[in-house]
Amino acid sequence: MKIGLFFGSFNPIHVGHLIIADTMATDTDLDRVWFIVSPQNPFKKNNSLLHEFDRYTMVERAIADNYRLKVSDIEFTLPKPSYTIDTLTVLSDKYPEHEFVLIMGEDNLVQFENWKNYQKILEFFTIYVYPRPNTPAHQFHDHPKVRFIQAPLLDISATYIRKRIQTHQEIKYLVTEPVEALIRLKKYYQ
Ligand SMILES: Nc1ncnc2c1ncn2[C@@H]1O[C@H](COP(=O)(O)OP(=O)(O)OP(=O)(O)O)[C@@H](O)[C@H]1O
Ligand SMILES: O=C(O)c1ccc[n+]([C@@H]2O[C@H](COP(=O)([O-])O)[C@@H](O)[C@H]2O)c1
Repeated sequence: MKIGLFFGSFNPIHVGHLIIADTMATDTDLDRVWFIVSPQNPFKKNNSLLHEFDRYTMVERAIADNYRLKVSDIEFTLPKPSYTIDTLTVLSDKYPEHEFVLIMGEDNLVQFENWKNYQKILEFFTIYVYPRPNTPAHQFHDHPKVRFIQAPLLDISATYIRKRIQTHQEIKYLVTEPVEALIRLKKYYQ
Protein backbone atom coordinates (compact mmCIF):
# COMPACT_ATOMS: atom_id res chain seq x y z
CA MET A 1 0.00 0.00 0.00
CA LYS A 2 0.97 3.64 -0.39
CA ILE A 3 0.94 5.18 3.07
CA GLY A 4 1.20 8.79 4.18
CA LEU A 5 3.09 9.30 7.43
CA PHE A 6 1.75 12.29 9.33
CA PHE A 7 4.27 13.14 12.05
CA GLY A 8 3.43 15.47 14.89
CA SER A 9 3.22 16.34 18.54
CA PHE A 10 -0.62 16.28 18.44
CA ASN A 11 -0.82 18.20 21.73
CA PRO A 12 -3.78 17.82 21.33
CA ILE A 13 -5.01 16.41 18.02
CA HIS A 14 -7.50 18.91 16.54
CA VAL A 15 -9.95 18.95 13.65
CA GLY A 16 -7.31 20.58 11.43
CA HIS A 17 -5.15 17.46 11.76
CA LEU A 18 -8.15 15.27 10.96
CA ILE A 19 -9.12 17.28 7.88
CA ILE A 20 -5.52 17.15 6.64
CA ALA A 21 -5.24 13.38 7.18
CA ASP A 22 -8.62 12.63 5.62
CA THR A 23 -7.96 14.94 2.65
CA MET A 24 -4.66 13.14 2.02
CA ALA A 25 -6.30 9.73 2.33
CA THR A 26 -9.24 10.53 0.05
CA ASP A 27 -8.07 13.18 -2.46
CA THR A 28 -4.61 11.79 -3.29
CA ASP A 29 -3.18 8.44 -4.36
CA LEU A 30 -2.54 7.43 -0.73
CA ASP A 31 -4.33 4.32 0.55
CA ARG A 32 -3.88 5.05 4.25
CA VAL A 33 -2.54 7.71 6.59
CA TRP A 34 -0.64 6.82 9.75
CA PHE A 35 -0.35 9.38 12.54
CA ILE A 36 3.14 9.13 14.05
CA VAL A 37 3.01 10.63 17.56
CA SER A 38 6.40 12.18 18.34
CA PRO A 39 7.51 12.14 21.99
CA GLN A 40 9.76 15.17 21.46
CA ASN A 41 10.08 17.52 18.48
CA PRO A 42 13.82 18.47 18.30
CA PHE A 43 12.87 22.16 17.84
CA LYS A 44 10.12 22.54 20.44
CA LYS A 45 10.46 23.14 24.17
CA ASN A 46 6.95 23.18 25.55
CA ASN A 47 5.99 23.05 29.22
CA SER A 48 2.45 22.04 28.33
CA LEU A 49 3.54 18.99 26.30
CA LEU A 50 1.53 16.03 27.62
CA HIS A 51 3.13 12.62 27.99
CA GLU A 52 3.23 10.77 24.66
CA PHE A 53 0.88 8.06 25.97
CA ASP A 54 -1.80 10.68 26.66
CA ARG A 55 -1.36 12.29 23.23
CA TYR A 56 -1.45 8.84 21.61
CA THR A 57 -4.74 8.00 23.36
CA MET A 58 -6.32 11.22 22.12
CA VAL A 59 -5.28 10.43 18.53
CA GLU A 60 -6.63 6.90 18.91
CA ARG A 61 -10.02 8.23 20.09
CA ALA A 62 -10.16 10.89 17.39
CA ILE A 63 -9.66 8.49 14.48
CA ALA A 64 -11.53 5.46 15.82
CA ASP A 65 -14.34 5.79 13.25
CA ASN A 66 -12.11 6.15 10.17
CA TYR A 67 -10.63 2.95 8.73
CA ARG A 68 -8.22 4.90 6.49
CA LEU A 69 -6.45 6.41 9.51
CA LYS A 70 -4.15 4.65 11.97
CA VAL A 71 -1.92 5.77 14.85
CA SER A 72 1.61 4.54 15.52
CA ASP A 73 3.76 4.60 18.67
CA ILE A 74 6.93 3.66 16.75
CA GLU A 75 8.84 6.73 18.01
CA PHE A 76 8.21 5.87 21.68
CA THR A 77 10.96 3.27 21.55
CA LEU A 78 13.43 5.36 19.52
CA PRO A 79 15.97 7.84 20.96
CA LYS A 80 14.69 11.31 21.84
CA PRO A 81 14.36 13.91 20.42
CA SER A 82 12.42 12.40 17.54
CA TYR A 83 14.33 12.72 14.27
CA THR A 84 12.10 11.99 11.30
CA ILE A 85 14.80 10.47 9.08
CA ASP A 86 15.52 7.84 11.75
CA THR A 87 11.85 6.89 12.02
CA LEU A 88 11.49 6.77 8.23
CA THR A 89 14.46 4.40 8.09
CA VAL A 90 13.01 2.12 10.79
CA LEU A 91 9.58 2.05 9.13
CA SER A 92 11.00 1.38 5.66
CA ASP A 93 13.01 -1.57 7.03
CA LYS A 94 10.06 -2.90 9.02
CA TYR A 95 7.49 -2.63 6.20
CA PRO A 96 9.26 -3.30 2.87
CA GLU A 97 5.86 -4.07 1.32
CA HIS A 98 4.67 -0.46 1.76
CA GLU A 99 5.62 2.74 -0.04
CA PHE A 100 5.88 5.67 2.38
CA VAL A 101 5.25 9.35 1.73
CA LEU A 102 5.75 12.12 4.30
CA ILE A 103 2.81 14.43 5.13
CA MET A 104 3.32 17.83 6.71
CA GLY A 105 1.76 21.24 7.11
CA GLU A 106 3.46 23.99 5.12
CA ASP A 107 4.88 25.66 8.26
CA ASN A 108 7.25 22.70 8.68
CA LEU A 109 8.94 23.60 5.37
CA VAL A 110 10.19 26.92 6.77
CA GLN A 111 12.70 25.16 9.05
CA PHE A 112 13.01 22.02 6.96
CA GLU A 113 16.60 22.75 5.87
CA ASN A 114 17.59 22.48 9.55
CA TRP A 115 16.15 18.96 9.95
CA LYS A 116 18.56 16.09 10.40
CA ASN A 117 19.59 14.77 6.96
CA TYR A 118 16.82 16.68 5.19
CA GLN A 119 18.48 16.06 1.83
CA LYS A 120 18.31 12.33 2.46
CA ILE A 121 14.61 12.64 3.26
CA LEU A 122 14.07 14.41 -0.08
CA GLU A 123 16.20 11.87 -1.92
CA PHE A 124 14.22 8.86 -0.73
CA PHE A 125 10.73 10.23 -0.02
CA THR A 126 8.12 12.51 -1.52
CA ILE A 127 6.49 15.08 0.76
CA TYR A 128 2.78 15.92 0.49
CA VAL A 129 2.21 19.37 1.95
CA TYR A 130 -1.03 20.84 3.27
CA PRO A 131 -0.97 24.67 2.94
CA ARG A 132 -1.07 26.62 6.21
CA PRO A 133 -2.10 30.27 6.71
CA ASN A 134 0.58 32.84 7.63
CA THR A 135 3.48 30.60 6.64
CA PRO A 136 6.74 32.59 6.25
CA ALA A 137 8.69 32.27 2.99
CA HIS A 138 10.47 29.02 2.18
CA GLN A 139 12.17 27.62 -0.88
CA PHE A 140 10.34 24.38 -1.49
CA HIS A 141 7.51 25.61 -3.75
CA ASP A 142 9.04 24.15 -6.90
CA HIS A 143 10.97 21.23 -5.49
CA PRO A 144 10.27 18.06 -7.53
CA LYS A 145 9.79 15.93 -4.39
CA VAL A 146 7.41 18.37 -2.70
CA ARG A 147 3.77 18.24 -3.73
CA PHE A 148 1.28 20.85 -2.53
CA ILE A 149 -2.28 19.65 -2.03
CA GLN A 150 -5.02 22.07 -3.06
CA ALA A 151 -7.36 22.32 -0.08
CA PRO A 152 -9.02 24.92 2.15
CA LEU A 153 -6.75 26.76 4.59
CA LEU A 154 -7.36 25.88 8.22
CA ASP A 155 -6.56 28.64 10.70
CA ILE A 156 -6.42 26.41 13.76
CA SER A 157 -3.60 25.20 15.98
CA ALA A 158 -3.03 23.16 19.12
CA THR A 159 -1.55 26.29 20.74
CA TYR A 160 -4.87 28.11 20.22
CA ILE A 161 -6.79 25.22 21.77
CA ARG A 162 -4.48 24.99 24.80
CA LYS A 163 -4.86 28.76 25.35
CA ARG A 164 -8.64 28.51 25.20
CA ILE A 165 -8.62 25.76 27.83
CA GLN A 166 -6.38 27.82 30.10
CA THR A 167 -8.74 30.78 29.84
CA HIS A 168 -11.84 28.59 30.37
CA GLN A 169 -13.22 29.07 26.84
CA GLU A 170 -15.11 26.49 24.81
CA ILE A 171 -13.23 24.08 22.53
CA LYS A 172 -16.35 22.44 21.10
CA TYR A 173 -15.88 21.66 17.35
CA LEU A 174 -12.13 22.42 17.55
CA VAL A 175 -11.50 18.87 18.73
CA THR A 176 -13.74 15.83 18.39
CA GLU A 177 -16.20 14.98 21.18
CA PRO A 178 -14.22 11.96 22.48
CA VAL A 179 -11.05 14.09 22.62
CA GLU A 180 -12.84 16.93 24.43
CA ALA A 181 -14.28 14.42 26.93
CA LEU A 182 -10.80 13.08 27.64
CA ILE A 183 -9.34 16.58 28.03
CA ARG A 184 -12.09 17.49 30.53
CA LEU A 185 -11.89 14.21 32.44
CA LYS A 186 -8.11 14.32 32.83
CA LYS A 187 -8.01 18.12 33.29
CA TYR A 188 -5.35 18.50 30.58
CA TYR A 189 -3.84 21.93 29.78
CA GLN A 190 -5.50 23.80 32.67
N1 LIG B 1 -3.99 24.30 10.56
C1 LIG B 1 -3.03 23.58 9.98
N2 LIG B 1 -2.78 23.69 8.66
C2 LIG B 1 -1.80 22.96 8.06
N3 LIG B 1 -1.01 22.09 8.73
C3 LIG B 1 -1.22 21.94 10.05
C4 LIG B 1 -2.24 22.66 10.75
N4 LIG B 1 -2.20 22.28 12.06
C5 LIG B 1 -1.21 21.39 12.17
N5 LIG B 1 -0.62 21.18 10.98
C6 LIG B 1 0.47 20.23 10.68
O1 LIG B 1 0.24 19.06 11.45
C7 LIG B 1 1.49 18.48 11.85
C8 LIG B 1 1.51 18.30 13.35
O2 LIG B 1 1.42 19.57 13.91
P1 LIG B 1 1.33 19.88 15.44
O3 LIG B 1 0.92 18.66 16.20
O4 LIG B 1 2.55 20.59 15.88
O5 LIG B 1 0.07 20.89 15.47
P2 LIG B 1 0.05 22.45 15.69
O6 LIG B 1 -1.38 22.85 15.67
O7 LIG B 1 0.98 23.12 14.74
O8 LIG B 1 0.64 22.52 17.18
P3 LIG B 1 1.23 23.71 18.06
O9 LIG B 1 0.27 24.87 17.98
O10 LIG B 1 1.33 23.11 19.43
O11 LIG B 1 2.59 24.05 17.46
C9 LIG B 1 2.58 19.43 11.32
O12 LIG B 1 3.02 18.92 10.07
C10 LIG B 1 1.84 20.74 11.12
O13 LIG B 1 2.42 21.52 10.10
O1 LIG C 1 14.06 15.31 12.05
C1 LIG C 1 14.19 16.47 12.40
O2 LIG C 1 15.29 17.06 12.42
C2 LIG C 1 12.94 17.23 12.82
C3 LIG C 1 12.99 18.58 13.14
C4 LIG C 1 11.81 19.21 13.53
C5 LIG C 1 10.62 18.50 13.60
N1 LIG C 1 10.62 17.18 13.28
C6 LIG C 1 9.38 16.40 13.36
O3 LIG C 1 8.34 17.06 12.71
C7 LIG C 1 7.10 16.66 13.27
C8 LIG C 1 6.20 17.84 13.42
O4 LIG C 1 6.38 18.37 14.69
P1 LIG C 1 5.24 19.24 15.39
O5 LIG C 1 5.75 19.41 16.80
O6 LIG C 1 5.20 20.52 14.62
O7 LIG C 1 3.99 18.49 15.34
C9 LIG C 1 7.45 15.91 14.57
O8 LIG C 1 7.30 14.54 14.29
C10 LIG C 1 8.89 16.26 14.80
O9 LIG C 1 9.62 15.23 15.47
C11 LIG C 1 11.75 16.55 12.90
